[in-house]
Amino acid sequence: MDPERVTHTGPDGRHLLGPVNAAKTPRWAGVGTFARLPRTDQVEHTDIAVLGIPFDAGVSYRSGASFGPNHVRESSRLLRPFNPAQSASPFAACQVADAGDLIGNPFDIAEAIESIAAGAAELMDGGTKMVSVGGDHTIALPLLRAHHALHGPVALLHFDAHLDTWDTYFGAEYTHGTPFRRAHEEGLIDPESIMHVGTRGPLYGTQDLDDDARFGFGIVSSADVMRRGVDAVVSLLRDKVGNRPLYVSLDIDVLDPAHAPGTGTPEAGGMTSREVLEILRGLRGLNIVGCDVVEVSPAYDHAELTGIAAAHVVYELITVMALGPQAEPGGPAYGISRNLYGSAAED
Ligand SMILES: N=C(N)NCCCC(=O)O
Ligand SMILES: [Zn+2]
Ligand SMILES: [Zn+2]
Repeated sequence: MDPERVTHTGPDGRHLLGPVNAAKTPRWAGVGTFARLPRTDQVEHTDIAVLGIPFDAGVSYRSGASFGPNHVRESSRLLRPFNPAQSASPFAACQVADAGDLIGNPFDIAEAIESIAAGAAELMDGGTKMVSVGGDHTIALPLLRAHHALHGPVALLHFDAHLDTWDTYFGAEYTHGTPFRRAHEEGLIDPESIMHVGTRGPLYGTQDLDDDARFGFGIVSSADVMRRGVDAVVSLLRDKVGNRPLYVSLDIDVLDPAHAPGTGTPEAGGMTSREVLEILRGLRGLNIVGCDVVEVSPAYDHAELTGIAAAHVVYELITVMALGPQAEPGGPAYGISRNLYGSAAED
């Protein structure tokens, strides 16, 4: 049976189908979609799709990120439709829907990459933007290929404990530790506007950093975020990206394992979920053309900590995309002075 949904007339007069009404159907009921939104096949046109990509054959340590998309869906049942940090109702601004899962052959990484790129291209063909939920970080490469085909070389903000610009593992080129080196080699990303955020942890050697810098990446480490603060980091990232088409790739291990234990290659000393969410809010008004949130591995999660963090990350990304590049920067996300719920002092 189809439960009662929140509905809206969108800014352009279109009828928009929202989430299941939580005041009428309890949150735990019904088959899960992201934020209890409709499926793409229940709406006429989807502006922003949440797409699961349950593929984890590219991992170098713990596996299980194939179970990520449905875990994030389950952990998103409590999300509410109004985002006070941005004073925005993303599901009333445009049609957001769950596109289900895109499958990659778990026994053939090269074939999986091809089919993920093709599936993403097909979904975007009708003008839909995507927030993909992985899956391991291997999937960023085919997603970048699909976005490059539409936009040319994109700016990239890569939130991750890891550089993921390594070359090969066991001779394999396509793994979760190598997508951004391949993306650089293929000319998918704009070397003038690519940044890692939240980087930390041991490397194999100094060559890792030399290679990474040669590809054009800047680094804001997790310690930089702690020392310089969220607002300084946001303004640095905004300067770097400008008005270029921007792809955001967020590995949930950018969060400290205390905030996101359910992941495959955890590293101590990470960012808090508050820091990450605030930085994402600070991207308001940038031209985000696509995003992924990857590496949620539920077998290592506890009490849905990681799933909930990922669900909120997806929600903030959807909000910034729904507000679009015409949104005024410096909205409520900008710090304490114009704070949540519009209550704080001017000074
Ligand atoms: N993309 C993620 N999550 N991890 C990459 C780790 C690569 C390594 O094993 O050194
Ligand atoms: Zn990582
Ligand atoms: Zn990664």
